[in-house]
Amino acid sequence: MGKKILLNSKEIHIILHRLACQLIENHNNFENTVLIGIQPRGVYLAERLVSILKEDYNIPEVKLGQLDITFYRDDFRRRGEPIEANKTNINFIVEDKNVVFIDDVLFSGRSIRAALTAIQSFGRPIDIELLVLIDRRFSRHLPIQPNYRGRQVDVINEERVTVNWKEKDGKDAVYILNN
Ligand SMILES: O=P(O)(O)OC[C@H]1O[C@H](OP(=O)(O)OP(=O)(O)O)[C@H](O)[C@@H]1O
Ligand SMILES: O=c1cc[nH]c(=O)[nH]1
Repeated sequence: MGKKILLNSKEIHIILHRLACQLIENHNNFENTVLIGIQPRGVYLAERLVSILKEDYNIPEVKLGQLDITFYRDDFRRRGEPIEANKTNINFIVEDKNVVFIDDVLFSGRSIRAALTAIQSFGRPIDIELLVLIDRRFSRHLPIQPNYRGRQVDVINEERVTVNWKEKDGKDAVYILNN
């Protein structure tokens, strides 16, 4: 398997700070905003952003939830492997809130479509935005686009972009994997 590095930890650090600033530009003190990390790997990105907002920009109270989309996917019955669900943890209402979905990679858009369905159980937000670290260009199956993107990349269909986080994988890095 071929493995190429797309972003190293320094580049990720810079991008995360830029994304945090873009969120502040639109959401000020986050009084009416909630961030929702999409399980499993969007959660790491969401937690990183919250900690940057808190430690570097003095915004202590950012509401953060975690949304599992497993049973809302339109293809979950077709996947060969056993289904393993993650935890949804949203202990606030999203009614009349500005919601920001956060995920590591945007590819077909099907995960975000599932998230749009899943969040309906928690109320009716004013609006929903999408923040992703990696936006795979020309790969969408659905009319879904990010409001905030870390890096846009062109990779061929046979390749896969993988985001590694230091808390889980030992170091921050984004790779392109080729079978
Ligand atoms: O836009 P999409 O095509 O939905 O792909 C994006 C999703 O893929 C990855 O998750 P995961 O590996 O769990 O999903 P996958 O098996 O669909 O790649 C990634 O963390 C995103 O959530
Ligand atoms: O390249 C891709 C496509 C979907 N999901 C990922 O995590 N990476």
